[in-house]
Amino acid sequence: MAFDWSYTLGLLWSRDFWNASLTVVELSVATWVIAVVLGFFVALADRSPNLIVRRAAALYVWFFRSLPLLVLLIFVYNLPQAFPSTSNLLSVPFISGLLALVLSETAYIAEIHRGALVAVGKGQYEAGRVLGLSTTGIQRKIVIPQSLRIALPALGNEFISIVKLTSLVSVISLAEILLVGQRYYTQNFLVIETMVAVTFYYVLIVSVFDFGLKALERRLDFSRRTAQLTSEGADSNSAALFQPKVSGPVSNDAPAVRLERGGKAYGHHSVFAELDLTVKQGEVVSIIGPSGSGKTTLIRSLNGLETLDKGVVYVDGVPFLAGSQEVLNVRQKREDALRIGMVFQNFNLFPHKTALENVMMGPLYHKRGSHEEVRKEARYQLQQVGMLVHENKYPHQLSGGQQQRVAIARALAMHPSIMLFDEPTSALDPETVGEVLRIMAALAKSGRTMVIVTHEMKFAIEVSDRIIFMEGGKIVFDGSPELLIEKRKQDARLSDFVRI
Ligand SMILES: Nc1ncnc2c1ncn2[C@@H]1O[C@H](COP(=O)(O)OP(=O)(O)OP(=O)(O)O)[C@@H](O)[C@H]1O
Repeated sequence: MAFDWSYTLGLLWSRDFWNASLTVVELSVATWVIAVVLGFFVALADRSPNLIVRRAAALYVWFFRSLPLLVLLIFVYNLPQAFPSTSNLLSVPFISGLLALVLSETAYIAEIHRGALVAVGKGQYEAGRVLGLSTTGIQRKIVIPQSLRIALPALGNEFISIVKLTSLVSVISLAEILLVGQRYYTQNFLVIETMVAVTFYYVLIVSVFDFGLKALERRLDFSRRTAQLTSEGADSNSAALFQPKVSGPVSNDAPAVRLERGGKAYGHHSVFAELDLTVKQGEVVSIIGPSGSGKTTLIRSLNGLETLDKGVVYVDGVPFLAGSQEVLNVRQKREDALRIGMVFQNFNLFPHKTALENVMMGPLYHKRGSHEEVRKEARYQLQQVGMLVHENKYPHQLSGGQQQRVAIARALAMHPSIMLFDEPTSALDPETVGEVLRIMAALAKSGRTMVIVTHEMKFAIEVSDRIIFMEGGKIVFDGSPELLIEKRKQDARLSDFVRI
């Protein structure tokens, strides 16, 4: 029997098929959108600190990924037999089909989101925290935009799977494309001709959405974005003329930051115990010492990125953080945290934001002025670190040294009274170390309170008022650079370590 082309071509204009295609599109889009949103919450639940929430999320994913969709569809559609009150809703095939698809797809999509959330590094959360963003602020401004971009190719792929899975909904009599086709060929037995038309409609839907999703992917892919250099001239001059409202020196005589009897252990490994550290207003203190001596843990304990087990941190004389075993009831307010700026070893710039947007993020979030005021000040800060010319570039378009300079501007834009630097040049190429150290030296000269963990011995000696040498979680030297140079002549350990 010859293939009946005119019949197949006729089906391409069939009202039944176009209506069925519309049903497939509606069902697929509704399933995808709902499952993308619910799946995100399941993925967040999977990372919750609460064990019960974590277990519940894992159970959901395990159960609905194990259950065949066909079984779920028949189960949901027939649920009214056991629960008659659901019959109004679930006897509508579109609604039962949507419910079954959402239950199943949420489990798969949660796994996609989980992978994307893991891919957004811990440093991004920490950068958000030191800018004083709330947990939801961090999710909204930093994590979701990045994880969506990472997840989008897989989410797009899942949409295509959903379109194809809708054909299973024919078992509960939803007039989707396959069911319409079946109705045709059971009357005329032109199975192949009808299935060619069915194929056409599925391929058409998938192709149109695939094209749209790819375009969206390209739009969200900040690594493809290009940037233009700011032209030197009037534009840069306006940044130079800008005068920031710098928070004045703190009027009390209290130390800028003080740690009292600090203790921190990871499991059974004690990093430091009963440690005291005081940094005066305007003082520049460098912390040096061998690898593993606890320098990073100490500096991160000062702003709460590491939770102390014991001890109290005072900022400007006011209790700011208390160790988890401390009886003292200190409630940390996010505003207090803003008095401490931090620069990380790995910069932790937000990759989906330009240099300028990175600097504007904190002040805009905290409503430190109108958008224009915040922008002006951000440009001023970028100019101070010699990065105004690169204001429109994304982090991936900048060298390590340039990224670190933007990170310094980002911290300064919050007007902190103390700046913490955690090995700010360790991740840099030797050629770019100098440009960051020069900016830091200028900051030190301007009277800013700074605590710097560093391996740059020459720099530490040149810019610091005090140098602390840590070993095995203990402060074994605390004094001026001159005293350190003097002492190392008699102390073999110091002379081993302090080589200028
Ligand atoms: N998250 C963690 N879990 C378990 N142990 C940790 C953790 N972070 C640090 N440590 C341990 O705590 C000790 C101090 O680490 P820390 O990073 O503070 O040292 P450091 O002096 O800054 O070293 P480096 O100069 O190499 O950065 C090390 O023994 C390290 O292995």
